[in-house]
Amino acid sequence: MELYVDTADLAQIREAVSLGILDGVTTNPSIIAKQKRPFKETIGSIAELVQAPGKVWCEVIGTDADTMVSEAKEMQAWAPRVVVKLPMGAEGVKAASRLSKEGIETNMTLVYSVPQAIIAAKAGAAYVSPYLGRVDDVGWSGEALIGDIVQAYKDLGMNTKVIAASIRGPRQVLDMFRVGVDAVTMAYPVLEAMLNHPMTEIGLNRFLQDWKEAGI
Ligand SMILES: O=P(O)(O)OC[C@H]1O[C@](O)(CO)[C@@H](O)[C@@H]1O
Repeated sequence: MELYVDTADLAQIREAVSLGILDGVTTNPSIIAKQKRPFKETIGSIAELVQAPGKVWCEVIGTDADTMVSEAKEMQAWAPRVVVKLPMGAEGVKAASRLSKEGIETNMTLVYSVPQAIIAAKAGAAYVSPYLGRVDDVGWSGEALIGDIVQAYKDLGMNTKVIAASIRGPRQVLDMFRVGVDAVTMAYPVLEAMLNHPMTEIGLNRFLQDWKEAGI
């Protein structure tokens, strides 16, 4: 089970990495844009914080396959263990096919259907990212979609890993493991919410209080 934090905020990444449970950091153009720093520099700073064998996910901006392939190769040189994210669609699929033949690991993102997930796997994508929260936002079931993708890969013997993206809360993380995803990525507050429970806090406070009162 792989667990990623979905942010380019260095303070959050530092904190998440210090837990020692992280498999890497995922980003997308919206997340990078929030940092208001050059793309390459931001990825370099993230990569410095992510310990081996952790991955750094970096999405192309180009809209045609040739540009995507050259961006992907450039990004690979920015830092070690960069996984290139490509948008679903004909151009992204062409780029994934070419890159996977050259042994470059890719993640097909913006996946919203089982047929798209099958095409991505056929193109040799190492991962697909279906968007749980955004599917739920428009009144469909993200959980059903992702469960169907996992099942289709099993039925067809496809090795592409499913990383559930756009996760909004800890409960959804559990739903995702129940349907059998390989990986989840979540914003830092969701990771924090997974760590905490009010009963843990109450219990710890009581232990400390009892210890203090005993005066031993
Ligand atoms: O719906 P949200 O919370 O913006 O999440 C979008 C998701 O898209 C991704 O780009 C998919 O990999 C992740 O970075 C993120 O989990």
